[in-house]
Amino acid sequence: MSLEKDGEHRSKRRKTDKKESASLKIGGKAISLEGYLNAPKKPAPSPAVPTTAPAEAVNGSENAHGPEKPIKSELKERHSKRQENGPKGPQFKGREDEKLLKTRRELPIWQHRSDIQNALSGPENDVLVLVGETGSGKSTQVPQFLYTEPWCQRRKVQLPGSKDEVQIGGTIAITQPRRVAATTLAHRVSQEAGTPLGKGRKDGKVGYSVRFDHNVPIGTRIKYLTEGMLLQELLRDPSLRQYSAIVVDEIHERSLDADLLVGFLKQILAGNKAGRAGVPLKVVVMSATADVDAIRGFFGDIYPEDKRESAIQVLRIKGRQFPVELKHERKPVADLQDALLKTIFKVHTQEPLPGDILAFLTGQEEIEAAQKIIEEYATTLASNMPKLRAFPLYGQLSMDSQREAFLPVKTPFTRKVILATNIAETSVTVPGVRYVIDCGKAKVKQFRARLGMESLLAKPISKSSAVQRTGRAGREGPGKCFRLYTEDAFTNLQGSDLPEILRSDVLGAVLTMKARGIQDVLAFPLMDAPETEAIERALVHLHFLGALADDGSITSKGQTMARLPLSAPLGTVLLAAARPEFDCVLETIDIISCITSGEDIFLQVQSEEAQEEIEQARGEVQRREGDIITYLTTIQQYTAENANRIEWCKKRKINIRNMKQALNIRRQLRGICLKEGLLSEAPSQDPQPFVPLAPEQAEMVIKCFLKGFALKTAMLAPDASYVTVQGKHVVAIHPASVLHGQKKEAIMFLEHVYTNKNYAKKVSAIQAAWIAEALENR
Ligand SMILES: Nc1ncnc2c1ncn2[C@@H]1O[C@H](COP(=O)(O)OP(=O)(O)OP(=O)(O)O)[C@@H](O)[C@H]1O
Repeated sequence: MSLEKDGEHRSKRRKTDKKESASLKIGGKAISLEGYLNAPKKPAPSPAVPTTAPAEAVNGSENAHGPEKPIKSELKERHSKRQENGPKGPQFKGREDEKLLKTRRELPIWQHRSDIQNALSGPENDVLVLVGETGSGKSTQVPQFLYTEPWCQRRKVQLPGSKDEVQIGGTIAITQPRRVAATTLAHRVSQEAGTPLGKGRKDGKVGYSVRFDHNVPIGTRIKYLTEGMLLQELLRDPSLRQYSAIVVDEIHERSLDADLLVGFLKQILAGNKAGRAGVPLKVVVMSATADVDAIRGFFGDIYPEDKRESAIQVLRIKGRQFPVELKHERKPVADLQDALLKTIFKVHTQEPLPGDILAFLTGQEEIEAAQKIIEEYATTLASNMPKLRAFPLYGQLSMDSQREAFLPVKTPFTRKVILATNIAETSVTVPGVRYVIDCGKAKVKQFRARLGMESLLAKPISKSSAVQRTGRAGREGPGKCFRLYTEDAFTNLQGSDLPEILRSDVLGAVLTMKARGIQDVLAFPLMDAPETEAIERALVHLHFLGALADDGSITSKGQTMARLPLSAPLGTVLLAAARPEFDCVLETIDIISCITSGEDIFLQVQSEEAQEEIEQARGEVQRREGDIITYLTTIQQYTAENANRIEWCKKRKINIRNMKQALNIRRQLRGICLKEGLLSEAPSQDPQPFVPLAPEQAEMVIKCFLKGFALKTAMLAPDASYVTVQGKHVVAIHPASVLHGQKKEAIMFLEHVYTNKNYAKKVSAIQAAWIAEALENR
């Protein structure tokens, strides 16, 4: 088979790395790629409506607002609304509103309000690339400038051939690479817009939607979401009908989801907008450190040359609100962690209050170690010195714990130090922060497609990241940024990071494309295309999981998997669990809830003594079958516990926040399974009595997980090491696993990561025969 023939629009670059024939050997099976790469193209779905359908603004609809009112009259209106609500609070609230409006007006972007509005006002203006310094006000202000524009009002249009009227537009989506940015921005902007989120209110102008957490009040005009959530919405609504504009924020991060998203947006812009009854969709792409030429080039080829300039507008906004003084090291530092702690203590003893510290470290381990030392140091401070409190902030932390880092400390005369990974690098404002300390490194995930393994190693950050980190200071007042590297080292940093799509597993990305009707995934418009081999492997893997048919088209199972907020292998497991031979949907949901709730629910202890003590306390939840049955037992015992769940967790050193989050996820997954027909009836309410899982049931649950993870297995070799079935690599069972140090005939693992060693995590004991069984009866 010649791969050259695949796709009519294949780029020249891709053509150069084609092979003459392709078949891959996985788990002893050779799978031909013939079907995948020459997938017969389905005829394009016929347009639902003609492109010329009239699209009028609906007068008096709840979302049709007139042009923005002058500030004074807006304030007056808010005051009088509050007066109606009773005597308590309005005065104070009024002052708060005034303060917020004053802050908004002082932002550099405020002066460019009409430039931004004008750049998108014409029918031919499709795309705005907005580059503005960190803290200039892009994420918070741009959607507020735009939602009152005439083109941004909701319209009612009648679809031809149907009596139904559909609503198009009215809302602006603004995407963020991370949940913490989406939720904190939504809270801030909802306050600025005068309709603060929470406090039981049902209506409001601003909302957010992130995985397993949504708050979208009635009448929402501005919706902050993660890129992944908007991709999910694209599955249900390929034309993004509820939106008038999509703002892709922090494009410089080039996350995999953002790259997919701009690809889909490009397709919508290039298409005939039939699904939107001809109503245009505007796209704004923003960052402080964006590569304007690359973005312009990416969208540019869908317009004739003479229209390109008006179709794609570029605005650069100079200036930041407050200055940030930069301080570099004179010489390279020998011990980063040590230098970081010394700088924290120096800032604390030398810089005045108020002024919190945001320190960037490489990962969870480093953060936990630093937190301990800071807590010890804090106890030694003289009584006339301000107190010091440390808060961690990393991706695996539960949402509640993440939020804590953003709240003011309750104790007076206290400085807060937030110990963060690069999740706090872009978009976020941590209130109170004046000082940033940047260690200059970050742990980067890199997927080795050939090894089927992810590595997670600390590497120097890019210039773009360094600029973003610096930009976390100077947001509420003048700030300082201490870089723990020399000025020369900064000059030598790479300009930007490698886009995620070029360094990660594209399995989920390929499933998203297929589910969205992209037959020829190699021809999908991407700013940077991954290697053909990485896509081929993803196609083979998806075929193996049953998400793709032999001809490469998506199966109904694949469609369901794409709708689930889970990775493709976990989605496969959940679908298998509903089959009569397994019949373990509730157990599977329980396990998935535990493993997706954030960091490990079992807290790690350092000393051997504490380890022994804990093992005794945890004895009743630990199972010899391995980690997933241990998770299941833990959540089942936790929900059966009716007296004091906090105490129950404390005794076993189990992370109570993550357990709460696990129950939240469990509730949502149960709801999704009911909707998808994977559960026939709603499960009984908690608490349910705890009944230990019989060994044969445990075996069934593990076999069910093998349906998604048969390729993540390893056999015990004669030299007592474990060798993976796919790729034949030696792996060690991670020390956090209940099976650490044990010899089993074979193991299945849900994660495979290279840090200082090649580790299998979330491990279960299996029999070799089960692997063959799972591979054969798919
Ligand atoms: N949660 C918050 N609490 C207090 N002030 C905030 C908050 N969020 C934003 N601000 C204020 O609004 C300013 C503008 O923030 P915004 O996120 O809009 O800037 P930005 O240009 O998008 O920055 P970046 O490129 O760093 O994301 C901040 O500098 C800060 O003064």
